[in-house]
Amino acid sequence: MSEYLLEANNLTTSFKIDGEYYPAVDDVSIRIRENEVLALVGESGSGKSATAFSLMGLHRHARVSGEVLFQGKDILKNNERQMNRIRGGDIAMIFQDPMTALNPLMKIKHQIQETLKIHGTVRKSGRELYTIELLEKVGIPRPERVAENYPHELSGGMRQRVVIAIAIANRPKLLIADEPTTALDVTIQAQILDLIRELQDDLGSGVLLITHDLGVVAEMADRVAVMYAGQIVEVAPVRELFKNPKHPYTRSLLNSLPSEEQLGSKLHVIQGVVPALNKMDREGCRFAPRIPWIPEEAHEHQPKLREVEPGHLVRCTCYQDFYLDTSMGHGEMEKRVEALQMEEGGVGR
Ligand SMILES: Nc1ncnc2c1ncn2[C@@H]1O[C@H](COP(=O)(O)OP(=O)(O)OP(=O)(O)O)[C@@H](O)[C@H]1O
Repeated sequence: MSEYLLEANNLTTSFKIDGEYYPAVDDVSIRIRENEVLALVGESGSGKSATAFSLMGLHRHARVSGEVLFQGKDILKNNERQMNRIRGGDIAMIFQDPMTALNPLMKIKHQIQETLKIHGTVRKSGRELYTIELLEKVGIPRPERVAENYPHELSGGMRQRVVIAIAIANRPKLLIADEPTTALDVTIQAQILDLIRELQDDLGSGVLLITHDLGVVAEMADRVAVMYAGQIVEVAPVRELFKNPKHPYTRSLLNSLPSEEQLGSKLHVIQGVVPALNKMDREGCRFAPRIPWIPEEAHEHQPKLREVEPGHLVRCTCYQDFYLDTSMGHGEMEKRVEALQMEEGGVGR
């Protein structure tokens, strides 16, 4: 038996655009242990959600290849009936917007009881009581009353608590949370994150946490996988990633967080965007166009993820370039780069 709860190997998901297939998830391999939180981070369009949906077998119109071993069994080979048994059962998902996850026409208690019925977790006679217990567990005050409510009668934070109650109802072994707090107020965000962490501890589940928010990563993750343009570019334990980021993309993401000295000054933003699937140059380092000051020879032709320190993997040799000296603090890299650009007569960024 594998030491991993989930092991995705060479997962590739391609979408059809103007009659051709383009990979949004490109040869992605990730592993999650029981009781571990793996954060998948990256900008909008980097392929995080497409990865999550592929793991759950939710891409009907895409071309998906590779394997997704869940408890040692390749679930990509499952038929729809088998997947329906796993979804909401052993693997549960929490989405960004609780309103889309809930049925607006059904009382909260019926939505919870429906998942209990589908997965046969609790007998009919015990479902009413278990529903109230679940609502209590996710911190909903006066659960008896809320059980009788419809989703629109609750606040955003309460709705997300209900979504979490549904997600944990069948004691999932793996929880996939796709930007679970993005739609919520900051104070509520922290409460929801605490709740997910608490429940995860309690259930011993593995968690795939998708976010673009490095603050959330710092608070929640055990390990981090950084995704850019459909590929994983760096993987490391969370402390190591924050202390010793290697890939220029990871460094740019971290540079976009304010440090204490930068408070009140302008924040660094990464110039450019993740290219569209059908406009992407798939040769060489995909981040190269956004760091034009790094000489071409610093990049690999076909960069592969390789382990540079135990548990720390990086794609492409461009991280070794002296411009990205890892002893430099946040912001220093930018100053150095700007100075270089001035010297060289200004390279367009
Ligand atoms: N069903 C689809 N058909 C065609 N292209 C798609 C489809 N779903 C996603 N894409 C494309 O795949 C790429 C990755 O999208 P994805 O939603 O996975 O990114 P993301 O990192 O989750 O971003 P966000 O944080 O904005 O959700 C994007 O270029 C997106 O336009």
